[in-house]
Amino acid sequence: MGKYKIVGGKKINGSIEIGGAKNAALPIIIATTLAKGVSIIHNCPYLEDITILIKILSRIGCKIMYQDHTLVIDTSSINSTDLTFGLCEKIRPSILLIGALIANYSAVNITYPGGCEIGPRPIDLHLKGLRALNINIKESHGNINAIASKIKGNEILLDYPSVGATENIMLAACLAEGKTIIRNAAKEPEIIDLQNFLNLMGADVNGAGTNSIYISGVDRLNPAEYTIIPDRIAAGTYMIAAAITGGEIILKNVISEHIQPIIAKLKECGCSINTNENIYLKAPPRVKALDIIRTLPYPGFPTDLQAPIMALMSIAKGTTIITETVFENRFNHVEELKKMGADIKVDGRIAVIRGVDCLYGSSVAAKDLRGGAALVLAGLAAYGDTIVDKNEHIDRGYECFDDNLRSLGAEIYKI
Ligand SMILES: CC(=O)N[C@H]1[C@@H](OP(=O)(O)OP(=O)(O)OC[C@H]2O[C@@H](n3ccc(=O)[nH]c3=O)[C@H](O)[C@@H]2O)O[C@H](CO)[C@@H](O)[C@@H]1O
Ligand SMILES: C=C(OP(=O)(O)O)C(=O)O
Repeated sequence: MGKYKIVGGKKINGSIEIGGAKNAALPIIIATTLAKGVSIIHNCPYLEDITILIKILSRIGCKIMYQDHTLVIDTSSINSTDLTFGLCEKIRPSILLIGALIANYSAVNITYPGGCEIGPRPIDLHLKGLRALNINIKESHGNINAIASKIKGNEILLDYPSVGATENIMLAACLAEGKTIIRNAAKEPEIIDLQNFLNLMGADVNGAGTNSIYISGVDRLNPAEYTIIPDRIAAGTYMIAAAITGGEIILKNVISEHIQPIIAKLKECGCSINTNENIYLKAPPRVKALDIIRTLPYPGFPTDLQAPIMALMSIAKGTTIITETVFENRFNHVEELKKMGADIKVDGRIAVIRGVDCLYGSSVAAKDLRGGAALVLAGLAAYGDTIVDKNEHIDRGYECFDDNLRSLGAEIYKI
């Protein structure tokens, strides 16, 4: 637990290499448990959520080495699928362990998942999908008990393109009898990364990145070696850091297609952006307001960048309306931004941001991961010093956030 202190007013200027995506790495590490043996995962970011997942997997018997962003995991000695020891509630993707373990071990006992507090975050779509695959699931006393003697493929229509539910069904269906089709599937790049890894293991999965995913069950999967995609949300956050300080940035190791929604919005508010092998962004001294931003499933504007773009819009010229359509309660950062001088009104899922001439350094607290990052970004642009308390939220999703920002010219310290 700690705080970030930011001395505002320094322009972001320089280049940065983007690391592996948290939201791709976590499901892929979990997917290694579908096979017995040693899998090797490169470009794994050093993040608190990964550390917790390593502890969970170690508790059920996996042997794991994690060095130089490469995770070597031996799943051949898994000796338990009782996951009720009090760690699964700390991270969101722990719930995917049902889909990953059920085929080989027939029973999984697990607590509800955790993750950012950004609304109720039910798991009904996960459970409905898994039940459709002939998995018997009972919920009692805060635990979920899944039992299956034979997983059977099925056609599943998701009521909403949930990222986690799509991943859970993909994992469970790989070793099912017969074919599974997931309709209205999530299309996020992390889903494609999971498909690519599963297919390297010997699975037969097609269609990820579109709204229908087709999985033909196979008898067994093998360990595999894989490199995680770059983190599109971290990339977007650093671009906004440059935009909010009127700076310039070069992003290396990014897949520009994955960040088109943020590139489009940053261009719209006045930044010049070139996308070649790297991405180059130059910001104007003050950006223009964006009129309307609606968060949407991919390829819409990502909800994970809603808080960071709100920090930017809080000092833009003009008024922006942001509608958060994905999560029910993802405006925890608003009251903190207001302490820094932002003019924001919220009505339900809509926030109206009237750009002010400047923000002022204040003492604020991160309530969740991206909201916390947004406060750091606001602090970079503010007059005076900002203290962002509860930096552990931020460190769940940004590797070496302070070191990276300092290397780009910011004055930020962990205290
Ligand atoms: C670890 C990880 O990858 N986290 C990401 C993942 O979270 P996560 O997988 O939890 O997000 P989902 O896509 O599942 O959630 C989207 C919406 O669907 C609702 N829902 C979801 C499942 C369900 O069973 N029932 C239900 O109602 C949620 O409450 C939310 O309102 O995708 C989100 C949406 O892009 C991102 O913000 C998170 O960073
Ligand atoms: C909401 C996020 O993560 P999680 O789903 O792990 O809480 C996020 O990465 O912004």
